[in-house]
This record gives sequence, C-alpha cells and structure tokens, in this order.
Amino acid sequence: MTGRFIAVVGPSGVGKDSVMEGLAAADPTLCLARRVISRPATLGGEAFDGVSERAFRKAEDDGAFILSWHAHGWHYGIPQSVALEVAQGRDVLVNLSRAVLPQAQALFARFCVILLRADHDILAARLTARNREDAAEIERRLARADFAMPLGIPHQVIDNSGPLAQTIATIRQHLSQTACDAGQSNQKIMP
Ligand SMILES: Nc1ncnc2c1ncn2[C@@H]1O[C@H](COP(=O)(O)OP(=O)(O)OP(=O)(O)O)[C@@H](O)[C@H]1O
Ligand SMILES: O=P(O)(O)OC[C@H]1O[C@H](OP(=O)(O)O)[C@H](O)[C@@H]1O
Repeated sequence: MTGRFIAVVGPSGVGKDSVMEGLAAADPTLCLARRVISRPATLGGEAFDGVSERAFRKAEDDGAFILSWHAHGWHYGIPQSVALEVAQGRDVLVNLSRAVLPQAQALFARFCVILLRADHDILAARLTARNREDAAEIERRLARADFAMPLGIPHQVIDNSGPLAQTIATIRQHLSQTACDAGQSNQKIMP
C-alpha cells in the first residue's frame, strides 16, 4: 500500500514547521518533506534546499517538482522524491501553501490535510518573536493569514494556540484514526 501524503497548512507563524518537526520526532514512521525554496538558507527556519531564483526556475522547467508555488516573495517546490517515498509506503508530512491543495489532492490517493490555526494576535507575536522577517513583511504575512481554503478539500482544523506538545498529541491521535483514503470530516479539533 502507498503511504499517506499529509499536507500541513495554515498561516505564516501558526507553527507548521514546529508541529511537523515534533510529529516526526515523536513518530519515526513519519518523514518530513524537504522543500526547495528560492530563499537564502542563511535566513534559517526549517531544513530546506535554498537555491537562487534562476536555479529554481530551471529545476521547475526540468520537471524537478511535483508541486510548486509562489508566496511571500519566494518560490517553493516539492521535489519528485516525495512522490517516490509515498509510493514506497512512507507517510510524508509536507508544508504546503493552501493554494496548491487541489493539485496535491489530484496527485495522491491517500491524501489528508491538517489546517493549523491560531488567533491573529498569537500569529503576530510568534512572527515577531521568531525574528526572521522585518515588520513590513510580518504585516504582509498577517494580511494573508485568512487566505481562503480552496473549496472541496476535506481538512482537519487543529488549534495551535496552546502548548506545542498538546497540538502534537492531538494530531497524532487524529492520524492514528485516519487512513486518508476516503473523505475526512471538517470537524474542528481544539486541544
Ligand atoms: N504551540 C506553540 N506555542 C508557542 N510557540 C509556538 C508554537 N508553535 C510554534 N511556535 C513558535 O512560533 C514561531 C513560528 O512557528 P513556525 O516557524 O513553526 O511557523 P510556520 O507556520 O512554519 O511559519 P511559516 O509558514 O512562516 O514558515 C516559531 O518561533 C515557533 O517556535
Ligand atoms: O499562505 P499560504 O499560501 O497558505 O502559505 C504560503 C507559504 O507560507 C509559508 O512560507 P514560509 O515557510 O514562511 O516562507 C508556508 O511555508 C507556505 O509555503
């Protein structure tokens, strides 16, 4: 059987990377997809392959990505190797833009979506404390926080306003109960 393609989405600063790292640390059967981003690796954040915009476009033209998008001034790509891992039966966590969920859904038979949320003031405080973007960029990110989920994408809403460990435990419980091969409910889970 193929593995599960588990998309983790939500506004910038909500905690996608933190939650994904915590999930993978707690469960070695979960893999983290390593993204290619046209952002200098020196800016930090998740472990990703930082490339120039030119190199990104070349890789994209060469078919290196199963999914790619543009957000916050950067290009993001999910490498073909992720599809291979899923085909080999691995469950893979992937930090995606909400905008590409329809394309992702079309690619994978076992597909599910975790939508993380937190109140606006919590997002603002986390982005400020993270100290990776300047104030203007943080404002732009906050303005995109309510980007609408595309229609027809079943997803589980998980609140990450509270302690990270609680969110991770809640998602682990949810993942243990879903095969991701049929429609999920849109039930809200608030730890
Ligand atoms: N539950 C939590 N409680 C407190 N702080 C948190 C929690 N989750 C994440 N954080 C902190 O919030 C900041 C943003 O988290 P993170 O970078 O994981 O978010 P993100 O959704 O991946 O953001 P982006 O989309 O911009 O990459 C980090 O400094 C992280 O340590
Ligand atoms: O708002 P939407 O399109 O859902 O998310 C867009 C992108 O925002 C974040 O970018 P970064 O990792 O902070 O650079 C996420 O990782 C995601 O790829």
